[in-house]
Amino acid sequence: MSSSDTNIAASIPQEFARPSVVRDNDSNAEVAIQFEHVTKTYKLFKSDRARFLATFLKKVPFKRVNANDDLSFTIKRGEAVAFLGNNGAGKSTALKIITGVSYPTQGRVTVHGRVSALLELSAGFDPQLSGRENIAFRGQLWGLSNQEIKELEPDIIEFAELGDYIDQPMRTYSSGMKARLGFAFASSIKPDILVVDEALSVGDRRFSKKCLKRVHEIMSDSHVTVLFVTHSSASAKEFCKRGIVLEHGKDIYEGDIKSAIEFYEKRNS
Ligand SMILES: Nc1ncnc2c1ncn2[C@@H]1O[C@H](COP(=O)(O)OP(=O)(O)OP(=O)(O)O)[C@@H](O)[C@H]1O
Repeated sequence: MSSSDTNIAASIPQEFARPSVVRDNDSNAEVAIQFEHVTKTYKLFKSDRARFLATFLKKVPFKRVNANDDLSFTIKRGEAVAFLGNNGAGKSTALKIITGVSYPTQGRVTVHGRVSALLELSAGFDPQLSGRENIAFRGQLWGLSNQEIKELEPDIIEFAELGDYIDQPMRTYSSGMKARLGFAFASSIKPDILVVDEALSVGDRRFSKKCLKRVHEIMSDSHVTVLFVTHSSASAKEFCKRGIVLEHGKDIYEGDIKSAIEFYEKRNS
């Protein structure tokens, strides 16, 4: 164990030193998301070659970056919470852990309910399959029945506005078209937890506006738990009741949205 590992381990209770993620589809649980002493550490190597060598050799030097650092918070079912923080504060890292794209290095994460993420929308499609086939494939991965997929398909196709391309292999799609299908799917499946990065831009200006409108519709449903990452105080105030301010991977403030924004703006003035 390096000295920096020892420092992290010494600062958190021993029971959280081993990472664990608990995930289920319980949409009635009072708590939707809980982070307990979560640390996510990335290793920075001098080059890709050094990273590769490190898989065989122990002595290859690297630096550590704690993107989330002993981070703890609880989000209750139906809450709409904004994550505020400057570039590099650790917002996306926390969201990726919640969506299951990334894993904590230490600490415990609990997620109750099905998560849909409006992030990295073009990822995960099979380029050889058509848009329609990819909808079915993604629906199955999400645990939807064939009947549920059948019912959702027309809405997804209509929203994505892909015309005849819906039956063409996705390798023929532009990046905007892939993102449009990704957004249409992620926003149609009625999640328990919706994770939104407002900076997300999908397609052209007109389509982006249409997406934002749909996000706002979902966010106004009081049963959906929403995690919203934004640099805009106005949007945060409009849609969220509570704010969590992150800095250098740590939770430095939690409170009602008005006070969280005031804290964040003062910190940056
Ligand atoms: N895959 C990675 N490898 C190495 N470092 C990473 C990786 N992903 C994130 N980081 C680092 O972790 C820190 C937190 O990044 P993160 O993307 O979570 O910040 P953020 O608050 O979402 O920033 P932004 O507002 O710019 O999107 C940054 O220092 C970033 O450089």
